[in-house]
Amino acid sequence: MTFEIISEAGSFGGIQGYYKHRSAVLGCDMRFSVYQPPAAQHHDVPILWYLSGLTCTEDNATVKAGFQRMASELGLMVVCPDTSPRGDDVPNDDAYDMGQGAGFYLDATSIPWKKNFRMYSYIRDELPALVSSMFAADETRQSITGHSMGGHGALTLFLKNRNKFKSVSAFAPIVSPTSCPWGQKALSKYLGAGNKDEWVDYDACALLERDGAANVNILIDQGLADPFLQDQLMPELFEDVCAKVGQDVTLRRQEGYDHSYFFIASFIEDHLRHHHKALTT
Ligand SMILES: N[C@@H](CCC(=O)N[C@@H](CSC=O)C(=O)NCC(=O)O)C(=O)O
Repeated sequence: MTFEIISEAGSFGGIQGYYKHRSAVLGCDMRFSVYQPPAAQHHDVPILWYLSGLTCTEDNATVKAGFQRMASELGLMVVCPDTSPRGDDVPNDDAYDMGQGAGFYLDATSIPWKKNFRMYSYIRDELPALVSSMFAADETRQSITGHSMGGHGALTLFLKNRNKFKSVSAFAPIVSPTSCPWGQKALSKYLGAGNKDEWVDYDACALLERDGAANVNILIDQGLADPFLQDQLMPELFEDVCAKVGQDVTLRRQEGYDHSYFFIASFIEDHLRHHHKALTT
């Protein structure tokens, strides 16, 4: 496995780096960022995956979430992947919520998307293998978080890979893509409008209902001033399914916070502590 260093900079005693590699799964060059805490100079450290939302790249959370200070203190490696395959040879769409920048963390089955749009397999298999081979990362201790579309990615990847990830959290996640306009558009194009049986495989509420509760506490923060709250995010749907199946969830409704990285930066410390606890006990 080969990769290229784009840049590396000291941060809170560790290293904040940007990297590039050729993805066999996605069929294009991909960029990602990795924060290596100081502890990684001495031993393998646990990994926290951060999945970003619509329109984002690996850069948004890296520069705006403010996770480096606490990741340094707790000894967590934080990896931020891009949100979709990219490039001139990769299909795209003029809309911000489809195509490049909007991979929805699924494996597409429809033409023209299915050749490249395989973010589920990329995040679950290819990128972890690369990161473990490149850095002092403990592959046996991984957790996952994300924002909005990335919160959907974190919840669904966790629920389908309960032995791979020790914990999950999310900021303003899309909890039920089958029930909201962003998700319905993406699922109908990536998986096919007539293939609704496949849609449930990428819907956190449906997965929880189908597979039952996971043996962890799920932490979710949701801003009450979020413009997407009522039409796209609908955390009450997740809360209802959690109650139905007995899933332990901490859903915090935060007064005065919107959908931006100001919201994420305000609560990122709590999420890092949530994952650190699960990764070290
Ligand atoms: N129309 C807007 C919508 C894009 C947006 O709000 N993106 C969010 C994620 S939304 C759900 O996945 C985001 O994280 N934006 C990047 C940022 O740095 O804030 C638009 O096109 O901007």
